[in-house]
Amino acid sequence: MGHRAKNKQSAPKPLEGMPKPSAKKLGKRKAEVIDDKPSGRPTKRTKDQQIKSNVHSVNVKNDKTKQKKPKTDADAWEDIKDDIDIKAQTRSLFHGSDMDEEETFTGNLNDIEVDEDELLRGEVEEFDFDSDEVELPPQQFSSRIKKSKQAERPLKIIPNASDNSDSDEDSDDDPVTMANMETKSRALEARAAKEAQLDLDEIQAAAEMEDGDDFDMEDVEDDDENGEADGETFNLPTAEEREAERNAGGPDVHVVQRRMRECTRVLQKFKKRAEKGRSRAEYTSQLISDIASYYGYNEFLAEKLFLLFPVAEAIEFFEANEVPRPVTIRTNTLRTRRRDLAQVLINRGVNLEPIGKWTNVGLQVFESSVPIGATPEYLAGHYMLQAASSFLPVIALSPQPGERVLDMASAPGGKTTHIAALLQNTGVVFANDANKARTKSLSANVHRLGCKNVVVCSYDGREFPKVMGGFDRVLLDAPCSGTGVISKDSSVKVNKSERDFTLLAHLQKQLILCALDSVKPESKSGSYVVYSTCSVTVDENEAVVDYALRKRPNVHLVDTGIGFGVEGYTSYRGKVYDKSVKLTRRFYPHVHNMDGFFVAKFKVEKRSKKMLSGDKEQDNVGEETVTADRVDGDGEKVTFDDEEDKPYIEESKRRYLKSKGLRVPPRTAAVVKA
Ligand SMILES: C[S@@+](CC[C@H](N)C(=O)[O-])C[C@H]1O[C@@H](n2cnc3c(N)ncnc32)[C@H](O)[C@@H]1O
Repeated sequence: MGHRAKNKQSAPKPLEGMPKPSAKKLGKRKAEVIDDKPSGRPTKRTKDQQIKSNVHSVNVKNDKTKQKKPKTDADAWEDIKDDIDIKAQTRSLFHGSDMDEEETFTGNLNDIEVDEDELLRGEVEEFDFDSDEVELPPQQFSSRIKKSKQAERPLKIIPNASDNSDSDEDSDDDPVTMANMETKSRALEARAAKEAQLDLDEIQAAAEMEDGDDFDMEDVEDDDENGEADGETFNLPTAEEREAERNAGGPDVHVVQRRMRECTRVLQKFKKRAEKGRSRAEYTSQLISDIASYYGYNEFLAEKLFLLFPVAEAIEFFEANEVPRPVTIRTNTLRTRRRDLAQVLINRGVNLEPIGKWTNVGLQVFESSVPIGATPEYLAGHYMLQAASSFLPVIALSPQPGERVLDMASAPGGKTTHIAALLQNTGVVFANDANKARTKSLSANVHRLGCKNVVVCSYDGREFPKVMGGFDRVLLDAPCSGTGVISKDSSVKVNKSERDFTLLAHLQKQLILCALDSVKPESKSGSYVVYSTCSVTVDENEAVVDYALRKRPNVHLVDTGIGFGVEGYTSYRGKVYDKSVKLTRRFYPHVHNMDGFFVAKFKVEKRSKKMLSGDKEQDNVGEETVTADRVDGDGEKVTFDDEEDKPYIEESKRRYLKSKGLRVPPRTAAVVKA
């Protein structure tokens, strides 16, 4: 069995209220673009169209004719709480960029020393950040979008046989006249749309076929196969042919498309469809290389992302990264109610609807005749422009009024302000970010949204809990590679190397231990830590979570409470993670029509003797907890070794004393050694 089959996840469950956007739908979107006909609701919008109606767009005319009222679905509004405190007064406004964007890691990765000892001692290193790195308003953001081959390709990813055949009906040979020009052009558009649809149907069908299959499909019955899906023979290029192709400046886009289709087809039923004498690795290598060139990735990242999914699903993932995600806003319940906000925005010419049943504050904006980032309501802090995926970690954190919360990496404050709203301006949120420049937009957002319970600070997260500890809940929305937000920032496609992932994972591991140590295990209402990233790689997600579970025997994973999402990997490419890691959740652009995201929720317990012997108290009724049978990366059960833990306990006591301003004893030899 191939290693990819081993790691294949079960089919993602359809999301209630947010149906899985199939490849078919993505195809439809394409078709609509070609068609350019006004439809009831624009489900597909190009990046340019979307950006036009997005934040800070000053050139959008107030064209009331554009206004499209959404059909009012009474049910969709039922989940709005009527008893929310409304504070509609407009406060003094802060100017500047306040877009909530997932910030991928911007520090100097060379500053992270990969030193396991250092990690455990938790000594904080100086960390350089590019002080100019502030979140960009969308116009600037769009200018960063790198054009891939996708931009110049025909409007379909994998063409079918009809692409190369001369169809009678298109009568391409007829001369183009003024009289037939429009008809001809419409016919061409319709054909392209139809073909795009057919191709994507094909991928979808392939994906469905693959569900339930082991990927090497040794025992799959094959009825109609002779290795030539479209009547034309496909020969996988040899190493020499590939070399010659490279020397000639790379393959033609149509050649790449055809090869992608053929390699996908072969890899799905390798034994039946592969050319004699050619290995699976050869097909995979060709496909990855073609994906990289077609979508504009470096080969390293193309492979890393490709390996996350079964073949056909991988193509869907790459394709979804070429499509912008929906524009969404989060109602600021400190200032207004969703229903009221929606009404005001509809009156201004914004076409919107509730995002789905899973959130009672989110609205999806389909079209707007006003700049959605510059309306009076926006400036008055009635809403935050925020990707739907960014709601998820805060839903998981579920802060309760009166609590003390740490948002460890918080700028520009999308999640901080959400937390403040859920706390109903009670308790306190310490909003920290190591990048001082970014705390400016964080403060601006905090003020604009009327959050009165937020303290902004700027420390390296690894200084916690030395700076301050004893929190009821901690959110670590970690700096990451941004492989989940490629549709927003395509520079990720080419600027990440293997070393970046190693260093980022190391930083994330350091931060997560500090986050866990900053929580008060005896909190009456909390003792939770949420770890999230806008990345889909396993190194930055499950591997970090598993590491934390191994290093902190007093913590365990609990259900995120989000209600949808794909289970985290419990094994991946030969590595075995704690089986409780399945409680973490992955979110994907091609499955959930959201940015790629990862969320894990930990419960922190007191370190008692009883727990150390594996018999933990079940004081968290109502939550699914998995505590026993922890397995480490080598497949061995992890036992808790008092001797081994001693230095960590001692170090944490030192931190505690220091945080209380008490005299700290010198480190013992055991601690220094650890
Ligand atoms: C994904 S962004 C956070 C987005 C934010 N939570 C929001 O919702 O608006 C990650 C943040 O981590 C910050 N960061 C990077 N390294 C850090 C460190 N060592 N300690 C604290 N923050 C750090 C970056 O400056 C960046 O703002």
